[in-house]
Amino acid sequence: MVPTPITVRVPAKVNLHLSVGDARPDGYHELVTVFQALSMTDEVTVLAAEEPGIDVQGEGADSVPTDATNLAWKAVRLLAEHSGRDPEEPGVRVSINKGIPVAGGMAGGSADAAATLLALNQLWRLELGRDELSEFAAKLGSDVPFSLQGGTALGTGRGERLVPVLARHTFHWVIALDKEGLSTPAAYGELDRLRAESRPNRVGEVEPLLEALASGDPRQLALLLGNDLQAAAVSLRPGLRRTLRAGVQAGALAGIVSGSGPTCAFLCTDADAAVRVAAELSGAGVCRTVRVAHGPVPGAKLVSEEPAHRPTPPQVHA
Ligand SMILES: C[C@](O)(CO)[C@H](O)COP(=O)(O)OP(=O)(O)OC[C@H]1O[C@@H](n2ccc(N)nc2=O)[C@H](O)[C@@H]1O
Ligand SMILES: Nc1ncnc2c1ncn2[C@@H]1O[C@H](COP(=O)(O)OP(=O)(O)OP(=O)(O)O)[C@@H](O)[C@H]1O
Repeated sequence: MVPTPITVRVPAKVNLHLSVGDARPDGYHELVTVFQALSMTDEVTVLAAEEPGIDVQGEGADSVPTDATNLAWKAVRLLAEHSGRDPEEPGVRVSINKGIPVAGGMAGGSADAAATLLALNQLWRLELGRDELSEFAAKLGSDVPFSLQGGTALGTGRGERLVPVLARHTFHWVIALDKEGLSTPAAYGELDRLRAESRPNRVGEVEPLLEALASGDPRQLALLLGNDLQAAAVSLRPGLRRTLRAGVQAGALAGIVSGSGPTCAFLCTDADAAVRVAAELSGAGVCRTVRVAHGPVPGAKLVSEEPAHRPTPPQVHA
């Protein structure tokens, strides 16, 4: 009997705090970061197929590779090798439906890799536990373990060592997507360059932000959002300064570049405020599209495990 296709839904992330240490000998930077999973998602379906391959639909699909460089395909090969299958002929197709901006600093590719690991674990009945899946995830990229785990988490090392964080509230965000993506290595490289020539401000300790998360007060959290890569993203894409200003002028509590950018995330007081900020920001003409999102949400999840009815989040297009 042919196994039924398996679909996994997987969230985007924003870094509420991203403290970047110096470059390590292996080229990575030591991080202290707080991730939050947001209600912007990709859906990944794996099915047994004679002709292996990958196809991508949805927003920004044209700029996503459909060859072996796709991070989801790297996940297929990794689990094929692990389970004694031929990584060149794994006998699966992967279909990705993108809702997470491509190259936006929201871990879109990482999300697809995490979703593929979870889906193949089910399709191939590998019975890998969450910890084992997380080890495979870390081999694929620094953000992949968090895409599996979701929620709110403190990340250290390259960002792959995770501890869940108590977040006593749903936070409401407005997400401003830029016209073009930014490369993650380029953002880290630009930060190294800026640090070699001057002393850009560094975000402080993470503890106050963890306390704000536990309190659940968005106003307190807004004061503590910080991202060391923001200076690098703004240096590579100076227009982001305008976007960040426009979000706060539109009524957000605070704005931040998400991860390596160029997406900007604005924290709002509540869901209604987020819709108002989104409408105003979309009229300001500073970004391609504006979306409303909330977090934390769960990590990668089999769609069959989810409740049947999910309300559609409001969307505002610039
Ligand atoms: C910017 C963040 O999204 C914040 O969560 C991540 O640090 C990036 O995570 P990612 O896209 O999964 O990154 P990886 O695929 O592991 O690494 C891509 C490249 O980013 C840089 N990189 C990434 C993580 C890290 N701690 N230090 C780095 O310098 C390296 O140049 C690396 O070659
Ligand atoms: N499944 C995928 N989805 C999106 N991009 C992918 C995927 N696989 C490979 N890529 C490539 O990776 C590049 C970065 O895309 P991605 O959306 O993961 O960036 P990002 O969100 O900035 O990543 P991160 O926040 O983890 O640093 C893209 O330009 C694309 O060429």
